[in-house]
Amino acid sequence: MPAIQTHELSKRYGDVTAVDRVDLTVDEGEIFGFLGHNGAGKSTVINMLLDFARPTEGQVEVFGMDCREHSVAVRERMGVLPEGYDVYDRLTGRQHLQFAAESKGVEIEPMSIAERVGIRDAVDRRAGDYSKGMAQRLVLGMALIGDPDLLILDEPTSGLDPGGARRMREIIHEENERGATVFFSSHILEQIEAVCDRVGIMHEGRLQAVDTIDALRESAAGGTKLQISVDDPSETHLDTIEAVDGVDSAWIEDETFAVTCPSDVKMDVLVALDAAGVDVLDFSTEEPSLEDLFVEYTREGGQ
Ligand SMILES: Nc1ncnc2c1ncn2[C@@H]1O[C@H](COP(=O)(O)OP(=O)(O)OP(=O)(O)O)[C@@H](O)[C@H]1O
Repeated sequence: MPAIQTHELSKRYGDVTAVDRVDLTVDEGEIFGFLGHNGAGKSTVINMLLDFARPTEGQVEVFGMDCREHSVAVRERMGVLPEGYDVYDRLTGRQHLQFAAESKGVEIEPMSIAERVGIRDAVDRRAGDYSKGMAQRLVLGMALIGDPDLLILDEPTSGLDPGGARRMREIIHEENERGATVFFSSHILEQIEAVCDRVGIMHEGRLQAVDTIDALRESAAGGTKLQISVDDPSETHLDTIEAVDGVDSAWIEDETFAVTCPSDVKMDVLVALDAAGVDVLDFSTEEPSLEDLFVEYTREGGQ
């Protein structure tokens, strides 16, 4: 059973379509990255998962339960780090953790959670005096209480220093190894690439692409860029390259052939040049970065 499933999920605020007919499936046990520019609709999808916002159309289910009809049962299986969560200024970190444990009906050892998220020394200070990053760590600690089956993290690294962001990634892996499904949104590409099994790219309310990063690389137009050094690159041999099945484009650049094509077509290009009697002196390949993919999938009109 999927951990999260949406069907034709839409949310409109007046004239603004925040989420537009999104079909998304997140499998149990995966770490899923939800990527998109500011305003792409990520938080709105998350708010519908949490039943903070009501879908205008479509359905959203968590572990097979409708998020509206079974909101309490759904919340019991979730740990949530919402975007921009405000801590209670006058309560200490420890009191926050205890409060979260009580509302989940579980016993906890606050110190061990504080230690895990890196606020051990501050656990008895008022959360109102915490820095932004410390507050973020505290809210993460609250989300981990009760070993949730699904962790929803909305921009979890915002406000964290590099050490905090690294610890966040470690915790995501630890939780996933324990069996939790992790769904987290970010516009920080490196964060997503470092931890996710699959990513979904949101753009202007639409889910533009869902796949592993490797598969997105394969399917993005222009996939791999191949650079081939030959003695004398000629237009005739450019035609030879362009005639290879799967080649997107080819041109002459700095006395080399530059070719964009899916990864599995690279060898065919080299073989075709060889068959045409061209001496290949050297070649190199360049894979698109996650950033290139992101630009590709979120440019005007999308894919
Ligand atoms: N309560 C609301 N009322 C009106 N418009 C809203 C509301 N919530 C979101 N929107 C609009 O819906 C669109 C999607 O916003 P959303 O917060 O889901 O984006 P996001 O991808 O989470 O962005 P960010 O990365 O900035 O958090 C935006 O145009 C936003 O202005």
